[in-house]
Amino acid sequence: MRGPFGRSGSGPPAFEGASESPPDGPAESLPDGKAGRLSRDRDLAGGLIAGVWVEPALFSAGECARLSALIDAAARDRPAAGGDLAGRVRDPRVRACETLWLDDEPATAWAFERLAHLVAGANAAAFGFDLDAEPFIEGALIARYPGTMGGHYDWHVDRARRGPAARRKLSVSVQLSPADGYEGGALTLNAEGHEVTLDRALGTAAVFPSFVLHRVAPVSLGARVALVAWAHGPRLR
Ligand SMILES: O=C(O)CCC(=O)C(=O)O
Ligand SMILES: [Fe+2]
Repeated sequence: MRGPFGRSGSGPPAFEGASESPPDGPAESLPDGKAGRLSRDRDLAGGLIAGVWVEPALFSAGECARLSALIDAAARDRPAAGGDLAGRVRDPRVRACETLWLDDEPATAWAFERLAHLVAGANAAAFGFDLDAEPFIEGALIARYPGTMGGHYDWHVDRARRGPAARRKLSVSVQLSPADGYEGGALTLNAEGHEVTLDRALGTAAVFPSFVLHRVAPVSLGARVALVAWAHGPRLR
């Protein structure tokens, strides 16, 4: 056990085939629209810890590497950091990181399907929110927090008063960096009046209501990469 978010016991892998590489093309769809790679009768392996659903090994090491390579490639191809690659966010006192927006398209559908499976399961088991049928209309965000820019994201909530973020109900964050690939960079959440820090293990995901306060501590060495997405729904129910 490594603190409150540590894994207890060694249960079965979170998902069928989680250690395999994702297919290169679009994931096969089942008639009900769920991902072909996910077994429909398989429960999630995670659980609720201090108001946060913690899912171990949502993605395999290979899948995490494949996702974090996307932001490395974007930085290489577009060093000027415009458009999708925001480079630095406006107020570096609040947030300093590189970002890459992902659309749900054939090349990334496998990741969105995994996120959807997680959100649906965690919501059914723990939150009971009304969610839209189409969960990730904003796409997903890869955030990279390099120690060289003091990468961090200060205390905040993900819901906004206006725009698409006003309909955010559940937030998801997945650890895409190996735990020993950076120093600092802890994702800390306060859902129930005290702070808890997410397990750093590669592929671990947190699902939490988008009104929950959370922050990413400054990275002092290396870089931390996370995949972030939001499931939407009608307000306050
Ligand atoms: O990096 C993370 O794990 C969380 C990022 C975050 O809180 C956000 O983008 O809203
Ligand atoms: Fe956030």
